[in-house]
Amino acid sequence: MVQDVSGVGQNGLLSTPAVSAVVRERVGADGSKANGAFILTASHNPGGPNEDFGIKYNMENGGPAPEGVTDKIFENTKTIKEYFIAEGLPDVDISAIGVSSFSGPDGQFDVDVFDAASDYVKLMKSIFDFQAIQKLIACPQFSFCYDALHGVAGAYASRIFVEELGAKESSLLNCVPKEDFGGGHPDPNLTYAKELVARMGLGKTPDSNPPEFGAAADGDADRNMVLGKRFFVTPSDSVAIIAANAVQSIPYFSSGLKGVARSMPTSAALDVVAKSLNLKFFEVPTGWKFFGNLMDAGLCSVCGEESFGTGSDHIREKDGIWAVLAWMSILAYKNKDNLTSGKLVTVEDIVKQHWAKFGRHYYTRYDYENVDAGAAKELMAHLVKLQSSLGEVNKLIKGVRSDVANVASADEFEYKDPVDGSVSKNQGIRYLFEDGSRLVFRLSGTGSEGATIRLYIEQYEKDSSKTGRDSQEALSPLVEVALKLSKMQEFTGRDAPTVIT
Ligand SMILES: O=P(O)(O)OC[C@H]1O[C@H](O)[C@H](O)[C@@H](O)[C@@H]1O
Repeated sequence: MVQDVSGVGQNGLLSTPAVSAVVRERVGADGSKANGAFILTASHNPGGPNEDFGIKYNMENGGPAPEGVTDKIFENTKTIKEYFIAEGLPDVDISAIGVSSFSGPDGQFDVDVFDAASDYVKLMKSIFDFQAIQKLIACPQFSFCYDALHGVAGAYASRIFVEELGAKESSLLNCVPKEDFGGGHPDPNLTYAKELVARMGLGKTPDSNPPEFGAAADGDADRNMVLGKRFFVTPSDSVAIIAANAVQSIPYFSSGLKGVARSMPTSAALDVVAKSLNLKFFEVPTGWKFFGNLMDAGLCSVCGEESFGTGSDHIREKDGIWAVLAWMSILAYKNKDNLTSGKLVTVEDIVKQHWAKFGRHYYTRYDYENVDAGAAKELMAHLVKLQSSLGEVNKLIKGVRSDVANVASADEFEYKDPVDGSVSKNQGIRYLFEDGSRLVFRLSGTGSEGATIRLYIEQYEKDSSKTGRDSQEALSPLVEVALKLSKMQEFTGRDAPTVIT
C-alpha cells in the first residue's frame, strides 16, 4: 500500500487525501493515443523529501489492476452519491462480425464485433511450433482429451486443437460453452472436472484405455489442469516443468527466459529450476496482478500459481490454452524422434524425469470453505501469535510427530515490488521447516460465503529413490502437525476439509 503520498489529483479522478493519482494522457504502448488507457502516477515519499520517487501504474497492459489502483478505486466508491442507467440501448447481434452504427444522444456510435479467436490463434502461432504439435497429434500412439467444462475455452479449443492442429472432434469434452456451465462447477481440478478425471483413468470407475494427455480449463479459460494417463500434474510442478523445457520446446523462448516467478503458496519446484538454470526468480503474493510489473520490466517470462494458473509474458493474465499448448510442445519435442516407431515419452515420464533431476516437492492444499468469518480470523491470529515462540512450536510438533523437522523460521509474508517499490503486507502465514518443508495458511480472497481457509502443505524430497510415493501419504505427518498447530477443529468445528487438491 502506498503511504505518505503528497500532491493533489487532477480531474478529480482516483484522487484521495492519501494518494494522488493523475490521469496524464491516454496513450498506446508505442506512445500513440489509445482509447480507455490510463497512465496513473502517484508520488511516494517513504523516508523524507530526499527519497521521493514516482510510481507509475501502467493500466494499459491488459493485466489485473495493481493494489494501489484498486485501493484508490475502493476509496472513491465510498463517495458515489448517484448513478445513471441508460435505457433503450439498441440490441447488437454479437454473432455477426462487423461494425454496427447507432445514433445516440451524443451522435453516432459504432459497435465493432470481432472474432477474438482469430486474433488468439494468430498469437499462439507466433509463439508455438504448430507443425511440431500437428505431428504429435497425428501420431497413432498419441491420444488427447480436452475438457472446457462448458466454459468459453470450448470455442477456442475447436478452432485450435481440431481445426488447426488436427485433433479428432471426439477429443473435445464439454466444449460447447453454456451460460450455466451445463450445471457443473467450471473449476479445473480433480474434484470438479469429474468426467475428464474418469476418462484419464483417475476416477473411481476409470476408463480402460485413457488418452495419453488430458487437460481442462475453467469457465473463463485462464486456468488449466494438466493430466497424463492415470497421472495428475500439480500446477506447481507444471510451471516448473514448462520453465525447465521452454527454451528447447517453444520457439517464443528460444533466446532464453528473462526470469521466472511464482506465488508464495506455490511449491518451490520452480525455485529449484531457476537456481539450476541461473534464472532470475521472484516469489510474489497470491494474485496475477503481481506478475505484470515484473513482465513489463522485462524480468519475467514464465510464471504460475498453485491455483491452476500458468502463463507467460505474451499477455498479462494466466492463459489456460497457452499452458496446454506449452505441454503439447514439450511432448512434441521429447517425442520428435519416436513418432513413427518406439514408445512415446509420456506426461508421467516427463514429470518423473523432472523429479529425478530436480527432486520432488510433495504438495497438497486443504480448503475449508464457508467457515465462520470470525472463527477464521481467530485461527489466523492464533497462528501469528504462535510465531513469536518457536521453542514452544517445536515442542508441540515433537509431541505430535517426532519424525517432523523443526520449524526454522515463521512469518507473515510481505512483498516489496522490485519495480515500483510498493509493499504488500499480510499475504499469508508461513512456517518454514529446517528440511525445506513449508506450512502456509491463507484466507481466500475469492470465497463467496463466510471465509475460506487455505492450508498449503509442502515437503521437498531430493533423494530420487523416494520421489515416487503417494503425495497424501508422504505428507500425512505434516498434515497432522498443521491441524494440531492451527487448532483447526477447535476453531472451525470441521474435522475434514471441503476440498483437497
Ligand atoms: O484468494 P484465493 O481464493 O486463493 O484465489 C486466488 C486466485 O484468485 C484469482 O483467481 C486470481 O486471478 C488468481 O491469480 C489467484 O490465484
